[in-house]
Amino acid sequence: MESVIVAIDGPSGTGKSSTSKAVAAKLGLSYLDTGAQYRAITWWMISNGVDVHDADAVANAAGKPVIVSGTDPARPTITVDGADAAGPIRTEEVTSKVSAVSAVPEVRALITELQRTIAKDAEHGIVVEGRDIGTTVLPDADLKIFLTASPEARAARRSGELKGVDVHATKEALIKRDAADSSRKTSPLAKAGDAVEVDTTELTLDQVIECVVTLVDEKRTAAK
Ligand SMILES: Nc1ncnc2c1ncn2[C@@H]1O[C@H](COP(=O)(O)OP(=O)(O)O)[C@@H](O)[C@H]1O
Ligand SMILES: Nc1ccn([C@H]2C[C@H](O)[C@@H](COP(=O)(O)OP(=O)(O)O)O2)c(=O)n1
Repeated sequence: MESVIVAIDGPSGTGKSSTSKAVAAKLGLSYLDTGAQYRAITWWMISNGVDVHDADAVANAAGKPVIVSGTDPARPTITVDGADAAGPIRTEEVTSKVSAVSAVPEVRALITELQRTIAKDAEHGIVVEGRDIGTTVLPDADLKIFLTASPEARAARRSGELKGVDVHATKEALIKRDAADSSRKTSPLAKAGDAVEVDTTELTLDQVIECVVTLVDEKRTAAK
């Protein structure tokens, strides 16, 4: 297998970003954080006064921002209309509004197209992480992983990142966002039938990375 495409999906705080970046770096692959793209379009909507709960308004504006993702796992970047968006897309406001924007079918169609182009252009292959990569964006991926973890573990990891934030409030917000992402009509968060499920609750990050690297190696050996 010359180049390899790995899809990593799962709810928030299961370790998708950390695992995907490390696996891509170890194997010399590109890396794409699709959540960052949905956050970027959400940030643009907020900055341009579009009501994120007005699906028609969001759909009409969806084609306006130019979103560019840098796919080096050692230094992933994201810009919107040329401006660095890495900081502003992580605010509480964007986090609370991203599920509404990413549920709009026109938004998903545009971002999905962008993701497929990036994956196709990745010379040595790519690790793409998100919610619908194995089911919708790249259904022919060489390897599909679905990460899970208990809500308690996920909330503890997230509140560890956002210093001083209450674990209980973080857990409630995570559960609410997962429910919205899993119940939307257009390509909801879901495990693909042929994905390998890895429960990371009791695993260290290094163990999860090792597990995914081993699965990629097995696929490559089988394809020889
Ligand atoms: N297996 C793990 N054990 C402990 N902490 C982890 C594990 N995987 C990820 N983390 C930590 O949890 C936080 C959220 O991980 P992240 O990769 O951003 O998750 P996701 O992309 O699924 O939301 C990060 O601070 C990361 O270092
Ligand atoms: N492939 C994807 C990736 C993310 N999304 C949406 C749904 C998620 O709540 C948001 C943000 O995703 P992101 O991976 O940044 O979220 P967390 O790192 O888990 O906080 O984007 C999506 O609809 N489809």
